[in-house]
Amino acid sequence: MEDTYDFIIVGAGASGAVIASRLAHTPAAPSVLLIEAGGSNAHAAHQSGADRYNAAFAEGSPMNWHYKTVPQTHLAGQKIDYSRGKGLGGSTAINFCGWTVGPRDDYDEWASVVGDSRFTWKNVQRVLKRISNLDPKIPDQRLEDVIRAKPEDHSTTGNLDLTYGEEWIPDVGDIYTAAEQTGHSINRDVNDGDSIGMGMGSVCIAKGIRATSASAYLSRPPPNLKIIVNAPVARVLFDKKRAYGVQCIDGRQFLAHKEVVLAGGALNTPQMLKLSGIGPRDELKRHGIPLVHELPMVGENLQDHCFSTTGIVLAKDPTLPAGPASQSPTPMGWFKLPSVETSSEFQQLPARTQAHMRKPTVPAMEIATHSPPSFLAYEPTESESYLGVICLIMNPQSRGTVTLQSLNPSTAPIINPNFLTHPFDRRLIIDGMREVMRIQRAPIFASRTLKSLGPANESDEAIWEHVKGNLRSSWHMSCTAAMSKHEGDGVVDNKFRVFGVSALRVVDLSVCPFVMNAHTQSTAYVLGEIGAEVLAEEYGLGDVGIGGKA
Ligand SMILES: Cc1cc2nc3c(=O)[nH]c(=O)nc-3n(C[C@H](O)[C@H](O)[C@H](O)COP(=O)(O)OP(=O)(O)OC[C@H]3O[C@@H](n4cnc5c(N)ncnc54)[C@H](O)[C@@H]3O)c2cc1C
Repeated sequence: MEDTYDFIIVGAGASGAVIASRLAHTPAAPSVLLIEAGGSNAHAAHQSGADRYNAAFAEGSPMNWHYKTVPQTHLAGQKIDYSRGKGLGGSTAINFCGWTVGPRDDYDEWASVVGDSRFTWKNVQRVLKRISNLDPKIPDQRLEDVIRAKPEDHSTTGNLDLTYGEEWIPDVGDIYTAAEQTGHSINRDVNDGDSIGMGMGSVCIAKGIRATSASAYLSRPPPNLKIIVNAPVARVLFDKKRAYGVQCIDGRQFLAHKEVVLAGGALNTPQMLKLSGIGPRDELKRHGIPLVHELPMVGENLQDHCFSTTGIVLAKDPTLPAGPASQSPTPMGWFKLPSVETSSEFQQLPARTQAHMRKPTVPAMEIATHSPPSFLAYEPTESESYLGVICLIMNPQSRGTVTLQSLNPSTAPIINPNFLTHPFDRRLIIDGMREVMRIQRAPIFASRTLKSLGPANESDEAIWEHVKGNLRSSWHMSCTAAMSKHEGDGVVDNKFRVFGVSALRVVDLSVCPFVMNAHTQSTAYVLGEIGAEVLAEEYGLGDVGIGGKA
């Protein structure tokens, strides 16, 4: 029958595009349907310069689900932007193209939590080599001692083009001097499994073109991979507890002989699971959804990296040329914060969490520099330059939720990240912002600083006053269908199988047991690759990753 496939993958984002392509390219060549709610995003690849910051947010853009959180009442009632990419490439078609890999200790902890060596850093490093194609050249030779990726830790044969950009902001080196002047180490390669120190991630932009999961994995699909766009899935179809297909909002049904794989991302996947009858009993009952299997953790455990901003206004150096401010990758640093580890808020965390945070590669905070002045509602004059720095908290302990607003699959879910509701997170952002302010006072900036923007002073109270009205999401939402050993505290097992039903998996950032301490797209690609290996092994499809390069 025409509309029956071996595998159906729902969602063509970072994870979905990868798993669909890898399965279709296996020697067994199963029939694969990749079904995407949004359009083909044919023009997304060209949005690499300033566009890469703007495309996502244009009102009514068909590339964005335009989600917002519920008002965060404890944060001056802010409704925080919770954008998600829509269309081929998913959020990789609208994200900021930053490529960071995360700490090796995070992956080893994940492997230990779920009892599976597939998630160890050693295995993830192998998989990353299949994903990435890194050109390690840097455009500013003056910084060769600061940024230098080691070839042995990277690959030049993977699908996704990565570079360090073509042009850098002229004064980009100052932040490395400031970091050293304030006692931080320089990390030449933050993507080798140890990100601690001041460094720079690469970007998925090559020759001015954005690389998305669609451009890297779907540009030349084999005949056994069918891609359907503009087809939002409403629910999974079940025969008792076995998934046998999906139904779109327009009523079309597509059937799967083998498996249905949800890859709708950390907001839409829990929504789809609930609309399909898998989730907390009471919530489903409230909406009149027949229960297929009770799983209380669907839509719970939402984790994300929030950030606040501080800035300094500097006297412009007239000798510097104008820079390509929004094309360049931005410096990033991951730091440990000794003040946090001795705080009472840290001491009250579970022993395992404390032990994890003490591991050598696990940071407490991240900074990313050269954020736009609009983050502090400032417009520099002709004679001023501006250095904005964002402070992201790592290992967040606040937990949010994704719940149903309505039975209608076209209605956005209710999203509440509960940012900074945990006392540890408040300690972290206050101490982190204080550290950023200290870096901004480094001698290299001090003589040129005209004024400081952000918190009025460095007291806890002043920093909190600023943060609670100036908080954003870095769109790293994860963990809403978490992987675990036991059904009681998760949604999928280590093979991505949804507990309690058969022939249904989730392969996207929903399954992270905790949000990785890095920008998240690399983890989503890794999950697509590992998910494909798991299915290929179970169904005897042969090797994954040969011949799949788009
Ligand atoms: C504005 C923004 C900036 C970001 N910047 C960075 C960055 O610089 N670096 C970084 O590492 N990460 C960044 N991220 C995060 C990163 O892009 C995501 O973590 C990653 O793409 C998540 O992958 P995913 O596969 O889980 O979900 P997604 O990539 O979001 O893919 C989900 C896909 O499923 C589709 N879908 C959803 N529901 C349905 C349905 N019912 N039927 C059919 N299809 C459906 C969606 O349309 C989408 O295509 C950013 C994200 C955003 C939004």
